[in-house]
Formats: sequence, structure tokens, C-alpha cells
Amino acid sequence: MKIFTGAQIRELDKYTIEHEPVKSIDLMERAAKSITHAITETWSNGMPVIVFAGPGNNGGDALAVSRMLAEQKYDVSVYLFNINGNLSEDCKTNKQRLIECRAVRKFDEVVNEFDPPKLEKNMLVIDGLFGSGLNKPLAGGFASLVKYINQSAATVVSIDVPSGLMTEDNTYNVRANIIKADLTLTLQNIKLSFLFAENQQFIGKLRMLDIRLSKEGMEQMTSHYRILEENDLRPRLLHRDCFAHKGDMGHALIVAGSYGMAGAAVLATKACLRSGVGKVTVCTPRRNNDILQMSVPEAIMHVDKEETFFSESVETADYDALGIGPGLGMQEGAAIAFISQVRRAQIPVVVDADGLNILASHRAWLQQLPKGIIMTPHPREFERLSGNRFNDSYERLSNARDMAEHLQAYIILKGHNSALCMPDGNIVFNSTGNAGMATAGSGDVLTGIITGLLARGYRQADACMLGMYLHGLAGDLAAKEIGMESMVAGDIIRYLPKAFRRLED
Ligand SMILES: NC(=O)C1=CN([C@@H]2O[C@H](COP(=O)(O)OP(=O)(O)OC[C@H]3O[C@@H](n4cnc5c(N)ncnc54)[C@H](O)[C@@H]3O)[C@@H](O)[C@H]2O)[C@@H](O)CC1
Ligand SMILES: Nc1ncnc2c1ncn2[C@@H]1O[C@H](COP(=O)(O)OP(=O)(O)O)[C@@H](O)[C@H]1O
Ligand SMILES: [K+]
Repeated sequence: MKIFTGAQIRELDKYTIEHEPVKSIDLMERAAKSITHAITETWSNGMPVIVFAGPGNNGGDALAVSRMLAEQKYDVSVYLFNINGNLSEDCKTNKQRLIECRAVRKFDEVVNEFDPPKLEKNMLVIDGLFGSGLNKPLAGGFASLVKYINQSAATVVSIDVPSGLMTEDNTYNVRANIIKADLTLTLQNIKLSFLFAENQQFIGKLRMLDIRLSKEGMEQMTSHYRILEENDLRPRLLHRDCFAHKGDMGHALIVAGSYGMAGAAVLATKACLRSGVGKVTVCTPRRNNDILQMSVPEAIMHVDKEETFFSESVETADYDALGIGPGLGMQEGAAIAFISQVRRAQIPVVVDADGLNILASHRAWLQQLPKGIIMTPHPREFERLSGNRFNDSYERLSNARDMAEHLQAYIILKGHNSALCMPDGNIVFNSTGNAGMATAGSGDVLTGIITGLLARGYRQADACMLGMYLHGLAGDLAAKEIGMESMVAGDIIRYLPKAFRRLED
């Protein structure tokens, strides 16, 4: 699913009006009908409704919804904020329709003075102040109104976007002046800012309402942001020839583990083996040899001459992909072996965990990375890697996108809705995964999966998309059966076969 910016949404709106064709006011009526339906489905007309409408089309939607609710015998009071005397055309029309319908209990057009109504626990507030047309942080009277609504105990439903929240960039927004909705009824498509952790407090529960904007318009419009869906991946799956031999299915090299961190190597190796690859060799320090041999008998060992850390890079001619970093440690010896390994690899490379931390403490090496390298930082690792501290997720994401373009790398910014930043500037968000996966070692599993997929023959972009999707899906299937609370990283590996099956079926 594509994610459109506020400006693109306006274009789509126009495209739909011209090509369906449908009158702008009728499109608003259609949106209002589906918003009204979502409300009446959830709350009965015993609940008093207070509507706050702004001067633009978000306000127009709110006025149309007010009329529709009043016609269904809801007790509706409406405040329309027209302080500059310039309502949008459709907002004006809906104001007139509302006045004519006479079913609302109270209609107050606020020009200067505003006497706020009492907001109580059993009331429903409809927030139609601003939507995708917001162009600066709320201030003055609107900011006060938002604070007044937020401190009340009433239930708040936002139309399209919680008023005050920008659809993309909220880095310099004033968070105290954004509506905290219990439910956001967003029109047609999800907005970028809805994907970020810090904005969940404003959105509450999210529902997307299909208002039938032009499908053709949406297909034609290019978007830099996309949410990954099962259907995007199915056609990309490689199939197994019935004459397949392990020699044809790829050979992955995992360089992982140090003394005390053998588990990271075990997890990455097991996950790699579960990803369809023919063979996996794991390179780890001498002291981890027995642990690896016993816990992953399917893997081939390449034992480093050092007892406790990775010290010597491996010739990669016999391998098809390299995954390096989980539990690697940060000794200078390991760091030097790491960069030597990455430099000499003539195969696709995934760098994670300590591999990223090593790069963060030797930032000049970033320029020596091969093009097409895959890096999988969690937010803290990305901060270290970029050498910046970020005010919010949008700023972090923009920085990751710039770095991916500059280094011609694939960067997966991990978390809920992990974001894959591609060398061409496009960003793909993952839609699978759950909070049960916030447990040590989950990232090592992802590294193993992506390395396995690369060795198996997937191109970088496909391996990243498929890898993060399968990883999250395995976590979701695990959560369904065993719950989130006591899930461990090994459970993600255990459910990986079911995740593959689900995609293949
Ligand atoms: N294509 C769609 O998705 C559709 C959108 N519709 C609605 O239209 C909305 C967008 O409408 P608009 O583009 O008119 O935008 P809005 O209604 O979000 O707001 C625009 C108005 O607010 C003013 N404004 C912006 N920032 C302000 C600030 N910080 N302080 C004070 N005033 C500010 C602008 O000058 C303008 O008058 C959507 O959110 C949605 O609710 C629906 O009517 C149907 C179709
Ligand atoms: N709340 C969550 N929702 C979805 N996925 C999550 C969540 N928490 C963690 N994950 C996933 O689990 C993995 C955690 O990786 P990471 O932070 O590197 O863990 P570790 O360093 O312990 O291996 C990432 O792929 C991330 O996307
Ligand atoms: K709104």
C-alpha cells in the first residue's frame, strides 16, 4: 500500500473529482457517510455529541457528519471556527445544509468570542478542526481549545488526522497542541506520521475508511513510502526445483559470536539454516566451537584461531552471502578483522549489531563499504552509526534515507514498522511483527534470515523485504499460539517454517 503526502492527497482528491467524475461536495458527502457509519456503529444516540469544526474541508466533513448524526437522532452541538472569515467552499455549503436541516441542538459559528461547552465523560467529541491541510503547528485559540479537549474526560474521535498532527514531519511541532484522540478515522490511506511510535498517543485506535478515491489515480501516483503486504512478496518467492541439490541452494557465511556471546551466533546460524539456504558455515572464536557444534549440528564450523574473539577474515570465494556482526564484540582486533572481512567480501553482505557498533567507532570506514551492503540497526545503533541524536522518528528516518542514498546501501531501521531505506531513496515499511519480539536476540534472527535469503539467490531488495516480513510473520504466528509475554528469539526461528508456508500457500 502506498503512503501519500498531504499534497499528494489533495492531488488525488482533484484527480478523483475530474476522472470519476464526482462533484467535490459529493466526495465530501461520501467521506462523511463512512465517518458517520463508523461512529454510529460504535456509539448509540444516547451519547451527547459535541463537534468542533475548522474552516477547511476537515471542518466541512465534520459539519456533514453533524447533520447525518442529527438526522439519526443524535443530540449534536456544533462549533464552527470561522475566525478569519474564509471557509472553504465545501465547508460553506455544509454549513448551509446543517442550518437548513434544523436537527442539531446547537450551532455556534465562532468568529471572536468562544465560550467552551462543558465536556464530560459520557460525551463524544468529534474533532474536525484540521486534517491533511494543516500547514503549521497550532497556536493561540486553537492551541487552547486542543488543551481543553485533551484535559477533558470525554471520548474523542478525530476525523482523518488528530488536529494539530502533521501528516509527515512533526519534528518541530508542539506536542502539547495536538489532539489526543481515542479513535482516528482516517480517510483512504494511512499517513506517514501514523507509523511513528511517539505519535500513537495522539492517534489512539486507528481505522481506515475507504472513500473510493480513484484507484487509477493512486496507481499512477508515485510515492516514496510504501507499506509491505503479503501480495507484494508472493510473486517474488523463489521455488525449489525437484532436482535441487544443496550445492545449488546457496552457501551462507555467518561471522558472529565472541566469548560470552555464543548465543548470538547460534541464533543467527539457526535462523539462516531455516531460510531455505543449502549450507551455512559459521565463523566463530575457538572457545565457542563446542557450543555451536552441539546446538546447530547442521552448520559447518570455521574456527577462528583466537580463543575469545574474531581475529582473522575468511576467504569468501566459496560463499554466496555474508552475515557479520551479532555478538562479535568490539575489541580492536575484532574491529580490524571485521573491516578486512567486509572489504574482501565479493558477495552480498549484511552487517548488524557489533558490526554496526564497530563502524560507529570507526566512521571513516563507512566510506569503504561495498555498494549494496545491508545494515540492520535498531534506533540506538543508528544514532551511533550516524553520529547524530534525533528529536523524533521522522528525523531519524530522513537521516537513514539520506545515508542509504549516500552509501548506496540498504538500511533497515528496526522496530515496530521496521523501515527499509533503499539506495534509490524509497522507503518500505514492514507490516508484520509484534511487541513480543522486543526480546534479546530477535535482531540476530533477522540477520540470519536475510543472509540465508541472499545466499539462496534473492537480490538485496527482495531479501530485505522478504526477510523482515517473514521475521515479523513468524513472530506473529508465535504470538498467536504462545502469547507475547514469554516469547524468546528462538521462538521466532521455530515459527519460521510456518511463516514460509503461509506465504507459499
Ligand atoms: N481526498 C481526501 O482524502 C478528502 C479529504 N477530505 C477532508 O479534507 C481535509 C483536508 O482539507 P483542507 O485541505 O481544506 O485542509 P484542512 O481542513 O485540514 O485545513 C485547511 C485550513 O486550515 C488552515 N490552517 C492550516 N494550518 C493552520 C494552523 N496551524 N492554524 C490555523 N489555521 C490553519 C488553512 O489556511 C485552511 O484554511 C482532509 O483532512 C479530510 O478531512 C474530505 O472532504 C473528502 C476527500
Ligand atoms: N514492538 C515490536 N514490534 C515489531 N517488531 C519488533 C518489536 N520489537 C522488536 N521487534 C523486532 O525484533 C528485532 C529486534 O532487533 P534488535 O533490537 O537488534 O534486538 P537484539 O539486539 O536483541 O537482537 C527487530 O527486527 C525488530 O523489528
Ligand atoms: K481532525
